[in-house]
Amino acid sequence: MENTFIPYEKALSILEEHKGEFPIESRNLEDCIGAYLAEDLLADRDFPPFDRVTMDGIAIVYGTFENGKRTFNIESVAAAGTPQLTLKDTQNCIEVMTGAIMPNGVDTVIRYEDLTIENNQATINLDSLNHKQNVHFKGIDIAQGTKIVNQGKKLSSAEINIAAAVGKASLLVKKMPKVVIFSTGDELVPVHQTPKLHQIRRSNIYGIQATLKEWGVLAKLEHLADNKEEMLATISVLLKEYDLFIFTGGVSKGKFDYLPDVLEELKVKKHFHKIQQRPGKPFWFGSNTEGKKIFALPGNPVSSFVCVYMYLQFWLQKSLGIEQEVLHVKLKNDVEFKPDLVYFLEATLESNPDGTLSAEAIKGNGSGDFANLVKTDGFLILPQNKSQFFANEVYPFVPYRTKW
Ligand SMILES: Nc1nc2c(c(=O)[nH]1)N[C@H]1C(S)=C(S)[C@@H](COP(=O)(O)OP(=O)(O)OC[C@H]3O[C@@H](n4cnc5c(N)ncnc54)[C@H](O)[C@@H]3O)O[C@H]1N2
Ligand code: MOO
Ligand SMILES: [Mg+2]
Repeated sequence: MENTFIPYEKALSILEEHKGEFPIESRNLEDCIGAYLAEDLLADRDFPPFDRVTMDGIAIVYGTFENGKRTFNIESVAAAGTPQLTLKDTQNCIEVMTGAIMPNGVDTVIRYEDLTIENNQATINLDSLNHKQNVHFKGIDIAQGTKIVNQGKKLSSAEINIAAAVGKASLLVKKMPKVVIFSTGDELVPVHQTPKLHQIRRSNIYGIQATLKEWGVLAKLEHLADNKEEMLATISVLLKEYDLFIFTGGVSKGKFDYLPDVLEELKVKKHFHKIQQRPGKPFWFGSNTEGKKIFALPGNPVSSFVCVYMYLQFWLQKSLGIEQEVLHVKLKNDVEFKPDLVYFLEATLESNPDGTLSAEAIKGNGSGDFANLVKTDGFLILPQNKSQFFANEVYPFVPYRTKW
């Protein structure tokens, strides 16, 4: 299929058509933060599992206080982590500690701050009490057997907490693909090296690797010179080892932009090459019959960065069965963009006192100006069918940093 120069929405639908299938693995709970849950989490017992004392103090029968009793003999002490006690005489009290199981026969807890304790007697210094106060009742939060977390959820510390509480020392999670990120180009030198005048450091791949790490995907870095034979040899070996391939550079019209040809020679089927967008127009995407997916991103640093957030992120979300939640923000400044392309424009994200979010577009010096990314927080998606964008209009925004 020759679907050259396709619109943004078409690129997304092709990516969705070729979404990945991620297997399931078991992982120690300590290593699950950020992973995608592949099982439902059920309450193995009531939450809380027993009537739990929530204040250190004494527990009494409320009716005795209502009948005018203020001073109680202390019968026993209920500590957290000890089996349930029973009040023997309804005119007495039991000292109770936070986290202890409420003793049998009592119903109301009064904290130490509201008591005077002398000679093994507690006197309540209050005129009124609430019946059953300071008790967290069995099952009030969640009943045994309830589904607490649905599979598919990205695990935050809240879910890790719950998993631990229901006795899961390990969890079934989605195994993320094995990824390799290639820089391509004879001008690129390793980060530790001092470049000659005509050289630059291979920075793109570090940014992409870091982004993937934030998304729970580990990636290895490789470099390819602008040499067709070498590219063919290296990629054909690594095609056996990795699931997802990300290339930066070598996909445009230059004499040494061999990558599209190399990939097709290696039987990777092209699904699209070039999108009606700026930046990132020459983005190439394909896959082979073994299900290996190839994202060949344009080399310009802002272009590859944009494609990672606009397309690779989308593809990962679809592969994980997650619906993308799109942030909408108010444009802060007027923008003009005449080409008939979707425009991914760098912008800062700000919160307003009225509870809305705004984005100030900060146009850099083109897709080579990756220093501009340090000044901004994400990309506005300015649609293709317009050329004037006015302050206070609302547009989608894709953040690349967590601001707050
Ligand atoms: N005749 C045309 N020329 C170009 C077109 C076009 O349509 N017709 N498109 C331009 C656009 S848009 C882009 S984007 C670039 C994409 O080019 P390539 O994907 O072939 O990338 P390269 O040529 O290899 O490199 C472009 C640029 O980016 C720098 N680069 C590459 N990799 C890295 C890296 N890992 N770290 C930092 N910088 C990197 C590279 O040195 C180049 O300066 O093509 C335009 N040309
Ligand atoms: O897509 Mo290129 O990224 O416009 O420079
Ligand atoms: Mg090129």
